[in-house]
Amino acid sequence: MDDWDVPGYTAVRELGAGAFGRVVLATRNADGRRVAVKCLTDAGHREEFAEEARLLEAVRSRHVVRLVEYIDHAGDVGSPAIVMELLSGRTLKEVLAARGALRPEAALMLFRAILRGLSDAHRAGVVHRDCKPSNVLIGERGSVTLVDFGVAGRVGEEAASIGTPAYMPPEQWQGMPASPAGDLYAATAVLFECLTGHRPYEGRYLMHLAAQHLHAPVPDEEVPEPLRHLIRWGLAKLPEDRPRDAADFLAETESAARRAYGRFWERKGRAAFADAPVRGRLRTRFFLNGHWALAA
Ligand SMILES: Nc1ncnc2c1ncn2[C@@H]1O[C@H](COP(=O)(O)OP(=O)(O)OP(=O)(O)O)[C@@H](O)[C@H]1O
Repeated sequence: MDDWDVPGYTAVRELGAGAFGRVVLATRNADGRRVAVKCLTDAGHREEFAEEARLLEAVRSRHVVRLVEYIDHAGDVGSPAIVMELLSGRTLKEVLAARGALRPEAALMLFRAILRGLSDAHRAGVVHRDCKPSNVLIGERGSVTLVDFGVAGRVGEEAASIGTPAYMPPEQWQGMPASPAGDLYAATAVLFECLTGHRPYEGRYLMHLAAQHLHAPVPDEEVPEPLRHLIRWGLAKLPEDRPRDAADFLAETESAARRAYGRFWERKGRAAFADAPVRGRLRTRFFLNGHWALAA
């Protein structure tokens, strides 16, 4: 990689690129540890980038990517870099593109993990503000991890009206302060997409999409009947009509899953989505053409 200049790390290959940076798989020269390094490519966003690292550091969760270190001045160019634990697997966006809608138990497993990650972030006073399938990484062993705190903020902080339009809650469109309820809305939009294979609102133009998020009825009839109340609750237009917090939502999600799919819903979800000890026997898994499969 020609323009690589992060001291102490050697670039291997690019993992992804975003609006203001790119993420590179690298090895730490001291011990060969493989990490993901997010480099800032737009020097104008230096302060936001440093804040992203601070917010990431504040959150401790098995469902949120861990910060390894923040490098303030990388090499001659002096651009900063966020060094993170390396996650393997695929983004939920890639999984949905390859498989379409997931079976409900698998969608609920994912949703539960996302809510756990958000709950841990909220407890640390951090709101993600960009929960979407491309920011959810699914590991080879079925781990679920939230990445990209690029537009995250502190609870109650004044926040610009930025994020990803297809998942943005009404109050984020209106530039209201960052709140945990906004993350619950975005996470519910992700659950909706996992259950149906498409987003809750599909407006072609930004203004049309904004109007749908602000005023259109929640399309709950498109999901299985026993889960409709979760969609209505999470996608409520007013933050105060949504679950009180992620923990509340988690509790109702688990009981809805049990009522609808039985005591062993998790087992069915895991078997559909990743490897799982099925009927007491451990099976090996493999990932082929975007599908998880179990080897006998
Ligand atoms: N810790 C990680 N381990 C492995 N891959 C990662 C990691 N973090 C990010 N990625 C990959 O890099 C991509 C971009 O990461 P991220 O969303 O943080 O960057 P970004 O520049 O903010 O992108 P965007 O503007 O699209 O949101 C992710 O979708 C994912 O595929």
